[in-house]
Amino acid sequence: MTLKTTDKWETIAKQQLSRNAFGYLSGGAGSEVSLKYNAEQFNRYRLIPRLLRDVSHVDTSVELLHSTIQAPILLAPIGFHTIVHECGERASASAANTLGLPFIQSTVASFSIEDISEVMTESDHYFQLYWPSDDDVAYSLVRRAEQAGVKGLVITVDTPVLGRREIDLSHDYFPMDEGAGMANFMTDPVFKEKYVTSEDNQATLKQKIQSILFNQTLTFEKVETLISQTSLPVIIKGILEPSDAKHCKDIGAAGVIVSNHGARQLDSAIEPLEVIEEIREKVGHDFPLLIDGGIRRGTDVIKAYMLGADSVLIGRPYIYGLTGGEVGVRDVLEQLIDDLTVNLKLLGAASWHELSPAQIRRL
Ligand SMILES: Cc1cc2nc3c(=O)[nH]c(=O)nc-3n(C[C@H](O)[C@H](O)[C@H](O)COP(=O)(O)O)c2cc1C
Ligand SMILES: O=C(O)C(=O)c1ccccc1
Repeated sequence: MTLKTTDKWETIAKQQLSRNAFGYLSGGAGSEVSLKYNAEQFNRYRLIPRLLRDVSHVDTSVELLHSTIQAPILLAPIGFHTIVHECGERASASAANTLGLPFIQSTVASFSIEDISEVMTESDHYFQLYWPSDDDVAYSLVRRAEQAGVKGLVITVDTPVLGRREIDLSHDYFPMDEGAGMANFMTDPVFKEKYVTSEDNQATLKQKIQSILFNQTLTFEKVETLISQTSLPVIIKGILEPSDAKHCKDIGAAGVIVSNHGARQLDSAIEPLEVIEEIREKVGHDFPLLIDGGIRRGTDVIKAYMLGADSVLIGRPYIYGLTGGEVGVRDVLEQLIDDLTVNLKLLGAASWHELSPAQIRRL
């Protein structure tokens, strides 16, 4: 049986991974109503082609924070890649690097910031920060990201606590139980100094990381202070409300990612595509706005762009591809870029600025 690429890798992942690992990757929070509608939100819109234009050469590239990226697609931060493939983030980052797309490394990656920066020789490497409840550790991670030469920080702010994913609760599963996702802590001089003793074993180390991983006291003021103290541009991830987005801009953020965390945090959180136009209106035209959640095809990228996003992030599609290692991730990305290219041609646009707002309609 031949399957469409997006479904193909999900099917392979479901067959090959443990029930626990696949449940963790695919699951959403609570009722999973947002998970369902993240995928469906794009179907509310239709596209209108404009024809008889020369589309023999399509340029899919865009500028993001003064870098040219080959398509407006970033690999979203996803923790714990080694539960999918032993090469983990190294494989995913390498696929992104080859195709000229940015890779956003999670705080809970299974390889360190320094390891992944070695892989990202051609494309941009971003570091996603879960600001730990210990500021010393937070700032240590930021300093390491600066020294490793990352392009920017992505601070995820929709996770004061982990959402209730009932599938993981029913499996009593947390990926760190498999030893995944600890690398950035185990290589951190401040974490080691403050938390690690010679009596520690895997279980106590995991507990110590988990005890500081999330931070329920994070505020705009604290993020503003960090922005003033780092040389890196800071993108804020997890915003769904226009005034929050404007507040991020006002404190000096370099951009915002409109996201409901792939429907894994607030149960019943609104679909990002529903709010992107309002947010764009609130922050104005020149402020970098990214979006994620449910992006599966080229036309999803196009619709997000036409409604006001500068670029998109993809999460589950590439992590399912990682079941096949670097080759699998590359397959997912190549198919998505091809789908995007073909559909831009069919819309009559040889580049992004040739798309007209009149070419999208909400039904
Ligand atoms: C398995 C998994 C792990 C994730 N881990 C993180 C993470 O460590 N940090 C973060 O900011 N977002 C994390 N996310 C959210 C993604 O960055 C992204 O917002 C989401 O996956 C986009 O939706 P999509 O999967 O429908 O493309 C995770 C998502 C998944 C599916
Ligand atoms: O699974 C997630 O969505 C996620 O972001 C996360 C991060 C750290 C620990 C557990 C889950």
